[in-house]
Amino acid sequence: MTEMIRAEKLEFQVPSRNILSIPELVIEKGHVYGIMGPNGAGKSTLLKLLSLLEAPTNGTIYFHGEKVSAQTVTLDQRRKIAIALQQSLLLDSTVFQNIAVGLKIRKQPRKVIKAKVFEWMEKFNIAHLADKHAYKLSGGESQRVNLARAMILEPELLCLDEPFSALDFPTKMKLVEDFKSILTTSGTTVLFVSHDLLEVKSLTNELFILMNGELQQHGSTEDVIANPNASTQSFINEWKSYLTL
Ligand SMILES: Nc1ncnc2c1ncn2[C@@H]1O[C@H](COP(=O)(O)OP(=O)(O)OP(=O)(O)O)[C@@H](O)[C@H]1O
Repeated sequence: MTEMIRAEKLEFQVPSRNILSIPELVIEKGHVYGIMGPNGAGKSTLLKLLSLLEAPTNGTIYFHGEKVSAQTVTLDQRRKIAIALQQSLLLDSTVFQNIAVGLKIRKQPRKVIKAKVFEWMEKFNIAHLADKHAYKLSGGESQRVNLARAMILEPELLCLDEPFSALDFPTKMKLVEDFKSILTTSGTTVLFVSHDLLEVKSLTNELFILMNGELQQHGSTEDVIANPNASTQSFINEWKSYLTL
């Protein structure tokens, strides 16, 4: 397996306390990683550090073996990482224009942009919405546009912070299933922060459990769910008590 990201002695502190402390963490190319843990565990902070949006207080991050930081990241490295958040933050424009914007910034030819936008709208089942104004979309449609807008840039790493949390259950699970099949063909490496073990189980093949800013367990998603350790069992078993997993 190819190592994409390596973080060593990663720490994030604020004046009054330690938010995150992770001795070592490796992200391998092509894997889909879930990041779960209780509220305030440090999941979003970890995602911001690994996506190079924010610099750690201490520690080093390597991207393809090269030392990187939020301050020194090059445009070329930045373009390999895409981020999608819970709020889709779409532009005041049509679905087509929202999905096209990243390629326009990269000065792709108009013909290429049109073909690629239609290709990605088809993949996310939103081609019929091409001319619809983004502000008139449902929550599920908005998240499809949000994900298509990120995926069209063909990032090596896609960082997702609870992108499905505002969706009703059937809408969410349909999008998770569609997105899963897209990821199977794209081979994109994904970091997926979530509060929902069911969507994590559906989408990811590796799982990190973070508690109080520390990584308490990492393994295949199936194995972590089946065999939580002493630190994670209360968190995982609470989920299991509500779901048949
Ligand atoms: N820049 C900051 N300054 C002060 N405190 C911060 C900062 N960033 C994060 N925190 C605190 O660090 C802790 C971890 O926050 P983070 O958002 O990473 O947790 P999380 O696991 O994503 O939480 P949630 O599940 O509630 O979204 C929280 O207590 C938060 O208030």
